Amino acid sequence: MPDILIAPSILSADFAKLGEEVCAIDEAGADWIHIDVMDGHFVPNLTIGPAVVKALRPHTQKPFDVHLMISPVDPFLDAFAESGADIITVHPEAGPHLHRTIQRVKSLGKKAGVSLNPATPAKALDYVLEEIDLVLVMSVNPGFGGQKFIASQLRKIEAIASRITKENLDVRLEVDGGIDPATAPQAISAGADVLVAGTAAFRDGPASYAANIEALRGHR
Ligand SMILES: O=C(CO)[C@@H](O)[C@H](O)COP(=O)(O)O
Ligand SMILES: [Fe+2]
Repeated sequence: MPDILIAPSILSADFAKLGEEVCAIDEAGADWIHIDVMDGHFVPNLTIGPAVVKALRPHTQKPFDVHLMISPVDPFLDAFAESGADIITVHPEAGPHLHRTIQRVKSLGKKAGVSLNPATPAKALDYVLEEIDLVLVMSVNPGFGGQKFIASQLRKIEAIASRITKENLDVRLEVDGGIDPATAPQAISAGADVLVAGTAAFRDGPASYAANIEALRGHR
């Protein structure tokens, strides 16, 4: 089984101190930094653009796991690649040609991810799973932190994990939304190997970040 990676979502960080927050969560043991990009159109919230990603880049060497919740997504791939993203994840509904979008991300030298909304079936990965580096299963409807974990997504994680194993693919399986020390073990048992956590990672301020991350790994 691969190591479990923890990807804190800076959506739950203090936006007035974003650089310091990224340093603090890095030092606390984050494996990746998850950056939620929202456009007020694909999802009902507005967050971060490429200028902010670029400004944060010097604050850590950890991979930037950029979750694009924007539509159309294609016009912004180059800007996020140039801003310092390492992994660029898109939703199948965010453009007309998912395979072309993935090819573009890879041609920019970045790892490509595909994210499935709670109502999007695993079948949406047909014909692209072997092309990508990451599947992101949304365990809440995208748009906001602090929502309740949708347990039906565990079945989807199981189905995708068994497909990855059966096809012997080098694909990470990430879960995002409502992950805390109670839901993390369920997601891991189902086959997730990257856990995104906003609320649970950033709770109680910087002095608690290391313990928060260890609790997600199941070490507390
Ligand atoms: O993509 C999203 C929300 O759309 C997530 O990455 C959230 O930021 C996770 O927040 P918590 O549910 O962990 O508070
Ligand atoms: Fe996310």
